[in-house]
Amino acid sequence: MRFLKGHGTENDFVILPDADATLDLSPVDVAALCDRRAGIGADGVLRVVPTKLCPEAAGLAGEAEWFMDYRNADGGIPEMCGNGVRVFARYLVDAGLAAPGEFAVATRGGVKRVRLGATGDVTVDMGMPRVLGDSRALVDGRECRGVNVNMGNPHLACAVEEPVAGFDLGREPGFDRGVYPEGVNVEIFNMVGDHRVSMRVHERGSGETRSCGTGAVATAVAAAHAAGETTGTWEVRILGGTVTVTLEEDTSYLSGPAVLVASGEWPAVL
Ligand SMILES: N[C@@H](CCC[C@H](N)C(=O)O)C(=O)O
Repeated sequence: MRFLKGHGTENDFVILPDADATLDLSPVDVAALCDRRAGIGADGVLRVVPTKLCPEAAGLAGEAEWFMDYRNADGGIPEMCGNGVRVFARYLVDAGLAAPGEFAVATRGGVKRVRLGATGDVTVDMGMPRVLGDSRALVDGRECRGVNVNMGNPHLACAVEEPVAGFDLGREPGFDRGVYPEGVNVEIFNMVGDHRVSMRVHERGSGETRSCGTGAVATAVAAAHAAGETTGTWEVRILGGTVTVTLEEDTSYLSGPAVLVASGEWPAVL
């Protein structure tokens, strides 16, 4: 089975082209592909399938030719992946399946419009973040208060006083299961300048990752909220680089690098 490997600010993905919609991707297969010692290694899998051949997305076929079937490293099926959409778009253009410029990608979180050139950064319209109040997490034994932001998938973005570099995110943070029955992605961030934050994240289903696109937007929303703002542009520094988030009255944008780095054959037939 042919695969590619790509990443967006080091949030890395195994890409599986599936033009005939024949791959039967089980959670065990996904976990094996994402295993960093026994497999290819990644934070998640992006299956690239024509929207019209995918029953769960067929209704979106008129708007978007391709459906991003995203899976977390543990095989779970989340609603959205912001960096995944950017890498998915880069793959479509590099493979000649879409022309550079602007086009739509279908996701479980709805249709997302992307903008990219033949090379360089990829921007995705992430839609309107939904702010659902406050909640708390226990991160590395420290209680953190944050903003509950839904980006299609659930986030808790917590401003912390101590430098984010000093936290151990190796274990899943504790959180309120009444607020997040399906689990949550937890971000911690420091303000490090004017409209500039430093963020780390523990992702549901993938553990600590070096970047998270939906998490970067959620963090910008929480930082803006703390500053009494609702619009503006935020630089979000993560372990894997920097992304830019623009908050507008009725939507949000995520921009940053997205690259393909390898391709090969996975011996198993799925
Ligand atoms: N890394 C992603 C988010 C992937 C999904 C997340 N782990 C979840 O379970 O909701 C991003 O770039 O947004």
